[in-house]
Amino acid sequence: MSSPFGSAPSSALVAVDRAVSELRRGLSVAVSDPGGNVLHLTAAEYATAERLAGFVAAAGASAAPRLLLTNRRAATLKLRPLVGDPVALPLDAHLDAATIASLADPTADLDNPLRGPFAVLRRAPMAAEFAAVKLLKLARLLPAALVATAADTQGLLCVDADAITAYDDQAARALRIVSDARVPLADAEVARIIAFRPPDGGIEHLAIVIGEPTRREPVLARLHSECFTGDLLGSLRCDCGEQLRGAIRTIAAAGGGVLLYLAQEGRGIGLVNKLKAYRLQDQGFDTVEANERLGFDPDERVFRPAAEMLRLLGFDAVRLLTNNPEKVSGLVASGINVVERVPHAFPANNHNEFYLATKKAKSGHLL
Ligand SMILES: Nc1nc2c(ncn2[C@@H]2O[C@H](COP(=O)(O)OP(=O)(O)OP(=O)(O)O)[C@@H](O)[C@H]2O)c(=O)[nH]1
Ligand SMILES: [Zn+2]
Repeated sequence: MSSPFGSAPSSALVAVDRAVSELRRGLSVAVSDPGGNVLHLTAAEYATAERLAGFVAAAGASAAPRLLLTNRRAATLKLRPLVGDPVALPLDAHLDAATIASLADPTADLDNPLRGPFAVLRRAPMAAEFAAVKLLKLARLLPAALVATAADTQGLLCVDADAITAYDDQAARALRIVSDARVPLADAEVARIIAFRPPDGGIEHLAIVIGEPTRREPVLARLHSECFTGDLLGSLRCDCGEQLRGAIRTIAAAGGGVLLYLAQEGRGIGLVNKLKAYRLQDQGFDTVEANERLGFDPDERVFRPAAEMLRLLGFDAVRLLTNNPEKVSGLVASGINVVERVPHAFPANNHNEFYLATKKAKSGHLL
């Protein structure tokens, strides 16, 4: 790929980011794997009769169109056999567009119980099928994919399955500091905000450096995953707003440190999907079950970007403000020395009591 600035350093990242934009628009892309499989792919949640007919026609005869669902979603639907993740449901007369959209989006499951039986293909998934679902997750869409074997990919953006599976690591490794400004905060007057971006314009993260922490000792650090509802609106469904402001106050009182503000809304599923998870929680499911019913893992975050950001700031050892052992192990696995875990809990309210209890019971939170 050439440009006036020379060849792009990370064309694999660029291809994945472009494919993400296409899928979010309800368009199709092609995914190819090293085994020679080439798939047409589009997001199942956008299925309408017209789009489905267009997708099947574009893929051509002998394309074996199918719906891919994660094992998490398939388990909720009691689909068998689970021969690998994802599972594939051949598009037959049972699977009209409305059924496909409801299989993708469980928020109406209770109002509109799905009537099977749905057939499942008895074969292990292809690498391209696995990558197709991962690409939808990167697009912050529901992880349900309409795919068909592609004879002709003309006019479609093509992306390698390997580039999709390697995306999280590559994007983390590519992060660079692109901006740095002094921003006095109400609770920490000496503060800077430092912005990180991969050179291809992928997902940006921020660091808030409070005071002037030395690099000679482990730094007091907090990894905070973005939460629009808690951080900005003061939602009482979670503890994020209090944890955010509490971390700034604690770090300032300790004389300095760093808060990483990570673009991982909804534990990595995105804001729209988090709102769907909230609907499921209002139907009686807990925060972990809600993610699983949507087809996601309970926590989709990776902490490699945080580790790279700390390194770029010159910190390789931290005292980590968290109750979540996965954050500790995630940083350690990415080469950061976590010398201490500093508890970071706040009193519960009527609305988040069950959420906090679930994190303790199911996600190993040390509260
Ligand atoms: N999917 C989902 N995400 C949620 C829910 N409630 C809060 N979140 C997200 O959870 C993330 C906040 O988690 P954190 O406080 O960083 O981390 P933690 O795993 O609780 O660990 P701590 O460091 O102990 O706070 C934010 O991205 C929120 O948007 C929920 O019910 N469902
Ligand atoms: Zn929150």
